Amino acid sequence: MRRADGQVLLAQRPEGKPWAGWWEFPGGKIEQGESALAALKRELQEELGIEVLAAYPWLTRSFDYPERQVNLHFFMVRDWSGEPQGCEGQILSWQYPYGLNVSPMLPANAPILSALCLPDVYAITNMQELGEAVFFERLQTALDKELRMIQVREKQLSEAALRTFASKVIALAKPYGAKVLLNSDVELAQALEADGVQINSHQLMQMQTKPEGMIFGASCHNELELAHAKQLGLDFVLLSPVLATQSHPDADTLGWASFSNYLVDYPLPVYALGGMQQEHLLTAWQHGAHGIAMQRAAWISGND
Ligand SMILES: Nc1nc2c([nH]c(=O)n2[C@@H]2O[C@H](COP(=O)(O)OP(=O)(O)OP(=O)(O)O)[C@@H](O)[C@H]2O)c(=O)[nH]1
Repeated sequence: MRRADGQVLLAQRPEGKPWAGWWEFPGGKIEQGESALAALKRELQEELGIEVLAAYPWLTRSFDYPERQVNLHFFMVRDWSGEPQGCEGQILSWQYPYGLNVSPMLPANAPILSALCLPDVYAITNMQELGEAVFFERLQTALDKELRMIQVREKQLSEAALRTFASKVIALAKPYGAKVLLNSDVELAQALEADGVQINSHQLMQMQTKPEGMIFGASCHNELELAHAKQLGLDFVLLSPVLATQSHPDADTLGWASFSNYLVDYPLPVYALGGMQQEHLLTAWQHGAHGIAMQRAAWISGND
């Protein structure tokens, strides 16, 4: 369950259950013949006394505990009625995913917490179209309005100009705690102490292991690429183009139905990319996305 302020609800497993004392996301086992969503609704009613009003499929991960393998279907519950209570004697706590002050968390949940630290909206720079002065104005406005992840992608720039531009984006973003990822260039990202790198699908397919110490997101367009990103355990992927987009006018679009088919049982957070506007966020969630990524639409001001 996630509140609008970003806090998520955690529960401490009560005495008598395996892993008693460990913290988890409320939920429980799927019964025979039940869908994962129906099980979630039943469990949250039984454990917390709430009625789920809006839950979106999010990530599916399997994990090997010493005693058994579990297949965990995580949903993002964004609306409910009632105030959650520990109906089974469990202690509850609302927590910011990036600053937990309860522990220990169930071992399977570490990647889930990392995924929860990724914001809903991922903006890709568009200095090429806007010009530098307007772009930095818009970036400042967007940061003030809670933009928290930015990809620097300006393929027209020389190496030196890109370095200057990226440094400026990082300097502006840092005080807000906004993450900055550089498109394709691992070395430059390391040199500038960026938060991470957005690798293209070609780099993805060449990569054997995920480098440590930075966020790695990959751009994917098909099942093979998604499978490789999963195998590498990357932090997230962009799946595109979902809708028609000006930047790749000839590319075949996926459409929402096949976008969501690709994400069935997928373990990594996925941003929908291609023709996205702010108002597509809900549709993206409904189709299994973590969030949306936008280039042009991320920088629209009231005057456009
Ligand atoms: N609810 C929940 N279970 C999790 C999480 N992470 C995780 O590894 N699990 C594992 O998923 C399984 C969930 O089963 P459960 O014991 O909570 O199921 P339940 O509420 O139906 O309890 P029961 O044992 O009384 O039938 C456990 O093996 C648990 O360790 C999590 O965040 N939330």
